[in-house]
Amino acid sequence: MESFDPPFQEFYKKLFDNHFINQSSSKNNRIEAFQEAEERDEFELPLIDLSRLNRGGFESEECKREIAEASQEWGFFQVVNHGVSLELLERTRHEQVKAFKKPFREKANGGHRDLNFPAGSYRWGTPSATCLRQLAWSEAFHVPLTEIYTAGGATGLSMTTKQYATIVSNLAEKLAEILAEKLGKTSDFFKKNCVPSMCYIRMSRYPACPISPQVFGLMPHTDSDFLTILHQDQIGGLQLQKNGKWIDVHPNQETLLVIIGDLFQAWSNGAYKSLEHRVVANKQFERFSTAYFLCPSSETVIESCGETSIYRRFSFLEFRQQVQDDVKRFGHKIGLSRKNKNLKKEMISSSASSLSNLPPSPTPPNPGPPPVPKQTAHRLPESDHRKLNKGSSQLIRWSRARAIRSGVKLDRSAQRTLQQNTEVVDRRSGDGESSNTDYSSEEDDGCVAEMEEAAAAGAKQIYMVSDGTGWTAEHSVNAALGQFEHCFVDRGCPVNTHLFSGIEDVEQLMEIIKQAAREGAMLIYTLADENMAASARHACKRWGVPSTDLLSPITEAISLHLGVSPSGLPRGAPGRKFPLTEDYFKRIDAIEFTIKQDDGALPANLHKADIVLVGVSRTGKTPLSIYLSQKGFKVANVPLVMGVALPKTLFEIDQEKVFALTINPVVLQTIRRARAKSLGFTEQVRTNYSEMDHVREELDFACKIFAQNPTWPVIEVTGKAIEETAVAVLRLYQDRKTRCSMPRISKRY
Ligand SMILES: O=C(O)CCC(=O)C(=O)O
Ligand SMILES: [Fe+2]
Repeated sequence: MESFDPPFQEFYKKLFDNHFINQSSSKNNRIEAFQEAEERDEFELPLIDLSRLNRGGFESEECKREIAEASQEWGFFQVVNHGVSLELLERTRHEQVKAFKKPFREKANGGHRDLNFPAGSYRWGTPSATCLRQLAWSEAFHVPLTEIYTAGGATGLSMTTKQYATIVSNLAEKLAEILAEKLGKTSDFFKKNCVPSMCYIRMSRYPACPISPQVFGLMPHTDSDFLTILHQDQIGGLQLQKNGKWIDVHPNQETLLVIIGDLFQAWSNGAYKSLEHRVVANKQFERFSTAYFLCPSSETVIESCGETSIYRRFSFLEFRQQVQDDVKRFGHKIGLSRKNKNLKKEMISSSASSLSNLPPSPTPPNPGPPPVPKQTAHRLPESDHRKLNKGSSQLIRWSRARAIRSGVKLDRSAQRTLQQNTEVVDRRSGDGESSNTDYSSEEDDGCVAEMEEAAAAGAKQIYMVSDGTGWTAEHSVNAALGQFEHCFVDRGCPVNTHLFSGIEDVEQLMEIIKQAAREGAMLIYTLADENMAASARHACKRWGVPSTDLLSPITEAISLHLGVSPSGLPRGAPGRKFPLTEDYFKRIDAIEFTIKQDDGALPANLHKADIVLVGVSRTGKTPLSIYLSQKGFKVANVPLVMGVALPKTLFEIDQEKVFALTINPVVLQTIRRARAKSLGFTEQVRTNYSEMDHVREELDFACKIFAQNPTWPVIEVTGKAIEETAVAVLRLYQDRKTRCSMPRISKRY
């Protein structure tokens, strides 16, 4: 297939592969496409001339009546003389087309310079899609009114969008007031509750799609707002469902479309209809549309009027969360047809078409208010669950850990209960169709959903990818993160790191980068294989993932210096096995030796040690020994205890191997107190061990011994990490070995 912008087939390659494999063995898609063509009907939507509203009296009342009637009967109508001039409509469209013409990378990398769109306003495809039918073949800028109003720039997109948004937002409020008035409700409800930070404009582009209608421009959905005002270009493709049939909404450049959303349906107690609609992508031509969504603040309570309200009261926040949960759990929005007592006890199916068997609503479930945290419900199809590659299972493991770290509760039992409830409810709703809740791998599914929640918890994600152990990436990232401790968790900038090690094939790599794109993560990689590194580089660029290649620059520089090409083999690769194996066994020997020699054991063996550490209790001798042993050094440690003679062998061995450790008495006392408490020492022992006089006495004793042995360097461990003390020890060790005057740690390769 040719390449598209945005890169649908690359990013959703698996969905395409699965689809076309399945398609060759089934006729379903052709049949479906045929049925859709058959079922479509020609209707003329109500067309309402709004100029009559200004004329007052009978004409105005008549106009209001038509608006209410169309909302009841259709939930969808067209308006003319709406206040937006044809010239402004054309100008806005022209600027919008220009914005979408920007390279994908520029759009994906956050916002758009001309309009100062905030990062995250650009959306494309459907990250939660598990099959082609759930993939939206479209891209969009999703911008809250507040951003539009405050955007700088007096020309181009910024200016026209501001002008357009100002007029349609007034129009939306006015229409809502009329609809409220016709219900006998207070009409200032919208002025009070619909805030500019929640209302937003969504500019969409539907690229030509050669495999339409196998993939939708936008899946069937209802809008989750009060009402939507839409302007579509001349291409067509918008359809609405009426009486179980899909109807084409013919384009008309001069009209605006008004679409009643779920909130109005609930608020009007079912009087006004929130109709399902979708966009069928055109095979040859791209299509553009601009939608304005009238949304209330999160805490606004939607309460039906009337004596017997069909819906229980709920806040917009609750509704959005339920929609997001449903998309996550079922792959699609359930909306008002949900009867789940957990949230909407009485939300009944308001139309013949329950949404329970439909593909998901677009991303975000339309319309998700602008600041909705990115909650992409990425659910792998069953077949993919079975095929989870290393990268994917790591993703899941990490997501679990991350969810915990981010404070997201892993309440699987609750999830199960909710799922069961919903299933029962769906069956009772009597649509008789499967609700697509076939979770063959609920464990995994839950995890992926949690991962999204964790991402939404606001932490920044850093992915580390390696075709080896990942040690280098992990340590480099840790070192760099050390520079940002001042802004971490408690200071509003939490960071989660995730290591994917042993990533050896491109497919795994692509999966991870896609996930990084979905999560807005950055990628740091050490890929010895040049091709893998290049693939990572390209994919990150393509999908707007910020990335750093740790290994290539340094490998290239060394290669240039040595005049030799790198092998391209990751650590542990078969071609590198021999030298590694030797190194490995050396390390194992060292570790074994060090463990046996801990805490003064086997003094007869001291001569076999590379390094001997001497110090009082709790100066970190054991962890330092183990750390050094992992680097291949045989280490013995000897405790200094008052009244206990040091082993004779300590003074017989090469004295340049001995290193003394010392620590600040106050710090030592604190460590010892904690230690004594955790070990449950008696008061008497505790006092001896950790009281200041005793601590000082012991350190003086150590000092004297150190003074008597001036060859032993005394290393201060106070406030040092094990790694730092190790560096100090190794530097001296190596310098002594090589008699070098430059302080350095040398290793021969
Ligand atoms: O682009 C269109 O025609 C429809 C857009 C839409 O339904 C939506 O964004 O919710
Ligand atoms: Fe919509």
